[in-house]
Amino acid sequence: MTAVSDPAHPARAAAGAPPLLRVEGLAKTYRTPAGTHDAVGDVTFDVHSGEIVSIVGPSGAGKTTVLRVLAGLLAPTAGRVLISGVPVDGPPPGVALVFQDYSRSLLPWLSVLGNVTLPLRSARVPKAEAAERALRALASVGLEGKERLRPRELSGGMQQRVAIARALAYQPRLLLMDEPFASVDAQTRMDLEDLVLPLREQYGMTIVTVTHDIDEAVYLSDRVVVLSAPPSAVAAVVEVALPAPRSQTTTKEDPRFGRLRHRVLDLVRRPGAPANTTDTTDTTDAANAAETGDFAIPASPVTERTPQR
Ligand SMILES: Nc1ncnc2c1ncn2[C@@H]1O[C@H](COP(=O)(O)OP(=O)(O)OP(=O)(O)O)[C@@H](O)[C@H]1O
Repeated sequence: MTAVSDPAHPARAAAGAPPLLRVEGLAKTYRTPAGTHDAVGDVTFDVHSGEIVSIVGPSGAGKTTVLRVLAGLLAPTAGRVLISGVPVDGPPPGVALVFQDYSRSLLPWLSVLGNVTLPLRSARVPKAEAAERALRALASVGLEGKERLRPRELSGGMQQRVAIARALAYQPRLLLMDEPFASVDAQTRMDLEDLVLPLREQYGMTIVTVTHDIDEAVYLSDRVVVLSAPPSAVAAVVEVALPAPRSQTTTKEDPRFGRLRHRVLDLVRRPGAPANTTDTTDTTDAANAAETGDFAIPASPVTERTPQR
């Protein structure tokens, strides 16, 4: 498998810049005929422009709920989401979403090209421009020549590429993905991971993705936000200072990858919810923390840029 372009962490170059995305004290209680359920308790984190951030956590921790609030599809019970300083109170401009279930998100009666251009046409993008943007997006996900096919004529991985192309054609500044590669086989999953890394640079995007796959979270991300059990809070934000370019072979054989994976897995499996504070201590280079493997499980949410002693 070839190495993938993954330029130096862009957010570091812009240190001190306000975050693109700010999630502040987010809470969500679902009310059903059976009663109420506190899914998300108090979630706070930032995402800087150009970052890839994964959200992981135990099943039911509210990962999808948080993503739906970010996308403006769901109102929080408390807290708020800001994108470029503007509160989200409905689907925000410049934000695209890719779901796990490509078979339900693509329209079977439309061609590949029709699926990719549809949202653009709905947004009144002129026909020629919509076609040009769609063709470019399809080319960037390796689907040149497939424009006239129907989704059912494509493999699962190719259908998910169409869904990704549809999001790219929208030219989002923020791409949200909910378990985007969960419905494909392991090899295709790796291919799709490697597809996404250079796209963030090519399209100048910031990416927030929800995944159950800890390897995938570490492999793709600049930082991993770990949610605790419900009602969830941020248990830790783990910095992933692995070298670029990332590669399915060399990155995953790197001992630092193994230690980060171990660390995130421990956090996800840790029982109980932590206190609702965030320590943003930033005293040591994250690469050193990963290199030494000298991590301690924090008693409270921690941005892990330094070994905890
Ligand atoms: N529309 C809804 N109405 C009522 N409860 C809901 C609704 N959506 C989600 N929930 C509940 O909220 C909790 C969090 O759900 P959510 O899907 O956000 O978690 P998750 O971390 O993404 O889960 P998983 O890892 O299993 O995919 C779950 O207990 C779920 O049953």
